[in-house]
Amino acid sequence: MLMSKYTTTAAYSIFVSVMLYQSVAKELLPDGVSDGLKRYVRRCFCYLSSLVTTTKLTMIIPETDGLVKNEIYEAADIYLGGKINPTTRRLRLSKPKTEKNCKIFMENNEEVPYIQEKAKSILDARKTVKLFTVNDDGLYDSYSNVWTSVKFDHPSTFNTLALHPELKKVIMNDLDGFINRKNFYKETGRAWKHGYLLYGPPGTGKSSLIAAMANYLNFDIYDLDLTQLTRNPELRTIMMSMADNSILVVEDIDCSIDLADRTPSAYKKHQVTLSAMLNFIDGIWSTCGGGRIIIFTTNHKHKIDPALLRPGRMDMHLNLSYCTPSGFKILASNYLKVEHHPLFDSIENLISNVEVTPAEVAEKLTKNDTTDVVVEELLDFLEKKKIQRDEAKAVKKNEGNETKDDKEKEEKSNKEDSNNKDDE
Ligand SMILES: Nc1ncnc2c1ncn2[C@@H]1O[C@H](COP(=O)(O)OP(=O)(O)OP(=O)(O)O)[C@@H](O)[C@H]1O
Repeated sequence: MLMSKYTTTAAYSIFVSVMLYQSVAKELLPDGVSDGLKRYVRRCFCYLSSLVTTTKLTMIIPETDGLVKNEIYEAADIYLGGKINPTTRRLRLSKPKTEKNCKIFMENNEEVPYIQEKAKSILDARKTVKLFTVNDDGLYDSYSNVWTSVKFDHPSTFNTLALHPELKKVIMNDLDGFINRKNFYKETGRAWKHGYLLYGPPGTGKSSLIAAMANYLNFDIYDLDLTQLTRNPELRTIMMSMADNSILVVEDIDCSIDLADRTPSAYKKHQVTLSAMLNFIDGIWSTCGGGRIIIFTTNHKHKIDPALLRPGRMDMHLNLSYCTPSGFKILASNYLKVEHHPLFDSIENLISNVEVTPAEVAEKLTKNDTTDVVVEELLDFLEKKKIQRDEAKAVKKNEGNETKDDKEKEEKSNKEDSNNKDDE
């Protein structure tokens, strides 16, 4: 049995060549057969045997099975990557009658499920979260080339997120529940997928939360910019070529797709439709084995197509909002490494009264290395914000009063007009 591994530019398959050995039973011929005939039959067996022993069977483990990824290929690639060297020569292929599937044994009786488990533990041990983006050229190439990745080094975790502790707990429990219910999804015939809609003003931590989720689950992120795509089939290719245990992120969904227009138009440059996206999520992903999470983000929830907000579509809607006093404490602890400061009370009081994003606070906290300087500058910044807010309120009130005055004047003049008419 011979094994070799061939690499091509786009993809490679692992070829396992198996030499089939066949022994010829010498004493199969019944008594009573003439010695001449016995000799002839034995000669035939010997001839056939010599043919068979030189026959090679090539077993190909393709990279994809039709349109979906072949798990055995991936597992074998990972596992054998560390095992196969020029001295590796033997694999054994067998399928006992009682078994449904055939088994591949390494020389020391290691079989496919073992390879898959081993591959998973090798991957887990060396896993670094990766960030994938669409490779424009790869869209028209093979499935393995659609995404291109870099190491994802975002430091955000649930500890560093300026979010209410209760909300963090809810999100983490939800993620755990999703991961632990693999069998439930299988038994109920549902796609093992989960959806989140994150909404809130810019700088409130939507991307940071996605990074925290990826780091928490050790899932890769697939960042999809829908404006890159022109046709629904591209979207299908993209979604099919994602790996299991991953997060698909579509940011600013209200800007990247013509959500109201669900039918592609021949005149439009971008013809990716929301209905196609939703169908692919429900359809294609139900044929995939692994846990898939999809996250949509928007700064304007009210602009989102109701189809996306329908119950059962996105499992959780999470509102990321302005900084709170407890959020500030987390940021101060992360950036300044301090829990207390004489100015913290004033800062927290102001934070409760003005709209300031965690991004703005974080930016102020990283401006200087000296805690006192940073804290004073933040306080100053918040006081200015409060003054601006009060001024804006006053202007609004005046505008409201003016409108009210104008209305009253108009009503008065209308009344006078009608009185005059009556007099006439
Ligand atoms: N809730 C938060 N907790 C911790 N850091 C935050 C939070 N929100 C914002 N930040 C800080 O502000 C930066 C920008 O925030 P982020 O990109 O997560 O906001 P966003 O809501 O995704 O913004 P946009 O809508 O503009 O994409 C982050 O890198 C982080 O440093």
